[in-house]
Amino acid sequence: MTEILTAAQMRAIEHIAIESGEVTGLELMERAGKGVVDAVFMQWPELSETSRRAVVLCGPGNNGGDGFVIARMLKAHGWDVRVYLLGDASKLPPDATTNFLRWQALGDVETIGDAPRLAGEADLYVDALFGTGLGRALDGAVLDWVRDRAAAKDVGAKTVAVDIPSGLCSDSGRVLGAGADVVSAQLTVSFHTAKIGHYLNVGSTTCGTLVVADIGLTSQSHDGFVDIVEGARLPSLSKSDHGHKFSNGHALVLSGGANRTGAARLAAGGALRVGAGLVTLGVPHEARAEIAAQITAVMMREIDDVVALDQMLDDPRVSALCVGPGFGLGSTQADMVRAILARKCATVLDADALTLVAQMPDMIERLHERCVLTPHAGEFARLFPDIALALERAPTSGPAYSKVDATRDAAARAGCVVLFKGPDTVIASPEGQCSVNAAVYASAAPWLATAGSGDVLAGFVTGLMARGHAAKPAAEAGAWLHAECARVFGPGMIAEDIAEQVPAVFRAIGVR
Ligand SMILES: NC(=O)C1=CN([C@@H]2O[C@H](COP(=O)(O)OP(=O)(O)OC[C@H]3O[C@@H](n4cnc5c(N)ncnc54)[C@H](OP(=O)(O)O)[C@@H]3O)[C@@H](O)[C@H]2O)[C@@H](O)CC1
Ligand SMILES: [K+]
Repeated sequence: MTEILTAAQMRAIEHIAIESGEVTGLELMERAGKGVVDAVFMQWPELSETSRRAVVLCGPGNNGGDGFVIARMLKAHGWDVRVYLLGDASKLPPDATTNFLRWQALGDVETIGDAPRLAGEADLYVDALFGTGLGRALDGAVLDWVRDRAAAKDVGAKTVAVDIPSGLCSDSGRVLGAGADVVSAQLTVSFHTAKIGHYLNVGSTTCGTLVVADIGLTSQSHDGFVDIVEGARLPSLSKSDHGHKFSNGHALVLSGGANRTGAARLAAGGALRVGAGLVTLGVPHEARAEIAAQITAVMMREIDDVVALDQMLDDPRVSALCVGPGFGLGSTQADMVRAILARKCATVLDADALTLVAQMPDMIERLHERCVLTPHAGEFARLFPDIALALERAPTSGPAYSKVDATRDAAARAGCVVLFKGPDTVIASPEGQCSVNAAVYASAAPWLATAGSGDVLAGFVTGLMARGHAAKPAAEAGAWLHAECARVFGPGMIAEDIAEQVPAVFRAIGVR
């Protein structure tokens, strides 16, 4: 998996490289500027063909320093470049000062209030105002510029953001301040590795295309780093050539009563598709006929109460459970959730099971490390109201509290894996290990926003746990497969289609 970093982690990596004598800050800044110019010409080849007009906005820190490098390099390409500085040049940090002076030998530096902002005034706007050092909401002349640019609604002029669009918090992907004022870029060029904020919240809708430029820093993996889930790096999902159905696990999915069995059937289908050897739907008596008419490879067993459930769970071959989709919120259902948690087996709790846990204070203490909770934002707020509140409160200073922070805090409190759904799905273990399954940028899967989609995801994770995968890798693989199936199917997809795509997606990543 590829790591994505907070601002502090990025600064630490830079610091270690500079302290070791491997590279100087000035060299890194030069490489960063070159990375941006190269990416601009790659993204818009027409801009490299003739000389053009660029407006470069430089902030008071090293992001501004990158801006001066970019201005110099575009000028060397024969461009007409105008540079605008926010603040006092005498207060720039050392490397930015060096590049400010290098630029001054080539051209003027004007104040930000005078910066052009309309389409006809430049071919390329370079946002080098703030990067990983953004500490508060935009204000003053910068805010005016950002608002004027947004109001212009033009497509003629292109905007490239250096490292991250100004106004966006690089740790959380949230816009600082009560408003939504942030530079809207068509291209964002970050350095060494992407930052967490590129993927969370509005990060991906603000950045345009995201390019990561190599600036020659060596990776230094750390336990606390957040990973991006990638299909090519999932644990092996192939079946053994010598296995039989029981060696691939037996998943039990509990269904609700008559007329609300669809969700559990979707989950059961998902569990079977991802390779569980057997999948059984646990069904109340009243729903037997309805379910029997709808299933083939999925099996069925009548489970009306805790006694019948316990009998089923006495079979040691049942290797994972899914409870919640369409399950119901009555006292029998609550007793069954309690009985399941007492067994300490691999369990996915989704939908109604999450509501039951939220309603009963003793339940959260019964969760254990083999559980996966799969809340969407509403369910998350019911389970962890104080954490959700911290995440909703408009951030006034950076780095802001992020969905990564919230999911880690929730997993630590619950003592189990939490998969917090969304286009920016975050998965965290109680020990703080964390990854993001980002269905954004080229992996966007907007058709996942459809009824029953979450039930299929719960089934995927259950099926993978039934096969013996631990809670966190199962949650990660399930989330990735879910989004990838939807991406491959594309527009028009409904929940029933998701699991149907599993064979194609498996083939594409070499599963056999
Ligand atoms: N790390 C690396 O390896 C590399 C990093 N590189 C580059 O450095 C960038 C990070 O530089 P950075 O740390 O100087 O922070 P940056 O984003 O320029 O801003 C800090 C300044 O802004 C100010 N300020 C903050 N918010 C404000 C607001 N709302 N309104 C007004 N002012 C505000 C803040 O003031 P203060 O809060 O301290 O008063 C401070 O003066 C990084 O994004 C990348 O582009 C590359 O060169 C290559 C290698
Ligand atoms: K920027």
